Amino acid sequence: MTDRLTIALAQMNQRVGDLAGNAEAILIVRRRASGADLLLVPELQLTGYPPEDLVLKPAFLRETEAAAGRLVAATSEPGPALAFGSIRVVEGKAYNVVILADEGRELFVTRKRELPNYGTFDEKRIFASGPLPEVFTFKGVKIGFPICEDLWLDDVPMHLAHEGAEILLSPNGSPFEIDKDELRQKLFGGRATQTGLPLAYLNRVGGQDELAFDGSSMVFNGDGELVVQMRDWDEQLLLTEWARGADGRWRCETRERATLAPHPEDIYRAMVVALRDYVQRNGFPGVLLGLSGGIDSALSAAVAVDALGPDKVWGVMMPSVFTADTSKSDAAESARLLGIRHDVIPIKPAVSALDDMLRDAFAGRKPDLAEENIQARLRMVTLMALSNKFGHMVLTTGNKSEMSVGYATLYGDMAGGYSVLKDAYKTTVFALSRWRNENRPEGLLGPAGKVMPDAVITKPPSAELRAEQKDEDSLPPYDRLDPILHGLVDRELSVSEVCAETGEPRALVAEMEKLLLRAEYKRRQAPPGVKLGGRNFGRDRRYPITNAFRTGA
Ligand SMILES: Nc1ncnc2c1ncn2[C@@H]1O[C@H](COP(=O)(O)OP(=O)(O)OC[C@H]2O[C@@H]([n+]3cccc(C(=O)O)c3)[C@H](O)[C@@H]2O)[C@@H](O)[C@H]1O
Ligand SMILES: Nc1ncnc2c1ncn2[C@@H]1O[C@H](COP(=O)(O)OP(=O)(O)OP(=O)(O)O)[C@@H](O)[C@H]1O
Ligand SMILES: NC(=O)CC[C@H](N)C(=O)O
Repeated sequence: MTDRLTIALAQMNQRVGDLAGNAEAILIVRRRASGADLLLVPELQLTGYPPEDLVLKPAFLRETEAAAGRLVAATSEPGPALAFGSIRVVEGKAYNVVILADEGRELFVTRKRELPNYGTFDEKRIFASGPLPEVFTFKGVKIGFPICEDLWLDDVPMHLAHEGAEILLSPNGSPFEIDKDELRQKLFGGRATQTGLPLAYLNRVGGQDELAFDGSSMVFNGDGELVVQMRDWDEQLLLTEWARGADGRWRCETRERATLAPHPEDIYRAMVVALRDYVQRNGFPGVLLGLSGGIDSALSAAVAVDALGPDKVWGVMMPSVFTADTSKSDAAESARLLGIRHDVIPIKPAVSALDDMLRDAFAGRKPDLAEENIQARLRMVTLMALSNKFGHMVLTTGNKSEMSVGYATLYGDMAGGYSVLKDAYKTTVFALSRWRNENRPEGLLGPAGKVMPDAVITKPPSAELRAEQKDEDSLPPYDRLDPILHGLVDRELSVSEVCAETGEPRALVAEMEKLLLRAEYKRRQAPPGVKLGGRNFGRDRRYPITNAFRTGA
C-alpha cells in the first residue's frame, strides 16, 4: 500500500473514428508522463467522442476492440498505468467503458451507467447502461471511475463512496456551452463535499462537428476546494501529486490555477476551435466566403483567420447593381486588415443572363423576391465554383437571428459547409465584433489590431438585394428581436410569456413565432455550425417541419 501517487491528467483533443491516430496520441502522452503512476485520458479517447452511430456498426466495434487490445499490450513498455476510454461489447450490447491497463495487461474495466439522452446527447440510442460500478484497488488505493454523466448525478459517486473509494477519477466528453464552466465547478465541488472524496474531472478539448469541447479540467479535494484548474481550449498534460494524510484521507497536493477565457472570449474561442478542427480534419486547404462589407461576413472571416491563418482564408466581393460603394470599400478594408486574399467578381453579367433566360416565363410579372433571391443564388454558384476548382470550403455566414426567422435565401447565402455564427444572435455578433477589434488573445492567428472597419459595426444591416433595403424593413431592430427569439427558442416560452417578459406587443411576438416555426424547413437544410448556447438549431432543438401548433394567436 502506498501513501503517495502521481496521477497524470491528459486533457487531449481526439479525432472521431481515428482509432490508430488516437491510440498513437495516447501512447505519446504516456511517454511524456513517464514519472506518473497512473495516466487518465478523457472519455472515449480511443474512439473519439461522440462516436454517434458508428457504435451501431459491428465492424467499428470489432476494430475498436482490436485497437484497445493493442493499446493494452503497448503498456508493456515502461510507463504509468493507463486508464483510457473505449467501447466494450458484453453479451451483444455496447458499453462506454474505461479500461485500466498496466504492464501489457488489462487490470480492470468499468462501464458508464448514466447515459445522457437530452440536448445534443443520444447515448441511450447507442449504448447500454452499465451496472453500478465497482472500485478498483490500484497500488493499495481504492479508485472509482465515474464516467462523465455518472458524475453529474448522485447515484454512481455515492455508490462508489459507499464501496470504499478513496479517490474519484472522472473522464469526460463535455461540450462547451456559455456559463457551463461555472455550472461544472459548482456541481463537482459539491460532489466532492457530498462524497467526501477528492476528485479529478478530466475533459476533452477540440471541435467535433457542431460541438466544441473546452477542456477546463479540474481537481477538487474532499472538502470541495478547487485545487487544480487546467487550461481551456488547449491540450495539457499535468502531473498531479496525491498523498494520504494522517487521517487516512487522500488529498491532491498540486496547486495550479489557470485563468479561463472570460466572456465573450469564451464564445469566440469556441468558434475558432470548432472551425479549425472541422476544416483541418475534413481535409480542406482553407475556406472562402462572400465578403459583403457587412458585419456577419466580416466577423466570420475574422474567426476563420484566427483559426486557420490569413493565407487559408479567401474573401470574394460579388457586387450587384444594389451594392453600395461603401460596401465594396468596407469589404476591401476588412480583407486588408485581416491580410487575406480579396477578389472582386461582379454578378451583373449572370443576373442579366438570368433576366434573359426567364423573360418569357416571367412575362407580365413585376420584379419581386424571385429576382432578389437570384442574386444570392448566383453568389452561391460563384462561391461553389471556386470551391470545386480550388478545394476551399465555403463558409456560411448566417447568424441565429436570421436563421430563426428564415431571413436568408435557401440555396443562396444559406449554402456552404460550416457556419461559425449559426448559434450567435445578431446582438452577439455586434458584441463579438467590437470585442475582437480591441482584443487579440494569445494563440489566435489573426492580426493584433482591428479586424474590420468601425463602419461595418455601426452601419444598419442590409441584404442589398434591392434598392435601399434594410433588415429593419422586414424585422424589428435586433436589440428587440433577439430577446423575443431568446425567449421563444432558447427558453421555449409561449407568446404570452415572452410578451410578459419583454413588454413587446403580442402581435409582434406572435408574428415572430410564426416566422420561427415556418422557417424550420430552411434550418433542416442549413449547414452545421458550432453550438454555443443551451439550445442550438440542429442537435438541441428538433422541431417538426410540418407543424400546426402555435402558442399565441
Ligand atoms: N415548408 C416548406 N418546405 C420546403 N420548402 C419550402 C417550404 N416553404 C417554402 N419552401 C420553399 O422555399 C422557398 C422560399 O424560400 P426562399 O427562396 O429562401 O425565399 P424567401 O424566404 O421568401 O426569401 C428570402 C428572404 O430572406 C431575405 N434575405 C435573403 C438573403 C440574405 C438576407 C440577409 O440579410 O442575410 C436576407 C430576403 O430579403 C427575403 O426576405 C419557396 O419558394 C419554396 O420553394
Ligand atoms: N455583395 C456581396 N459580395 C459578396 N458576398 C455577399 C454580397 N452580398 C451578400 N453576400 C454574402 O451573403 C451573405 C448574406 O449577406 P447579406 O448582405 O444579404 O446579409 P447580412 O446578414 O447582413 O450579412 P453581412 O452582414 O455579411 O452583409 C453575406 O454574409 C455574404 O457572405
Ligand atoms: N459525455 C457525457 O456524458 C456528457 C454529459 C454531461 N452532462 C455534460 O455535458 O457534460
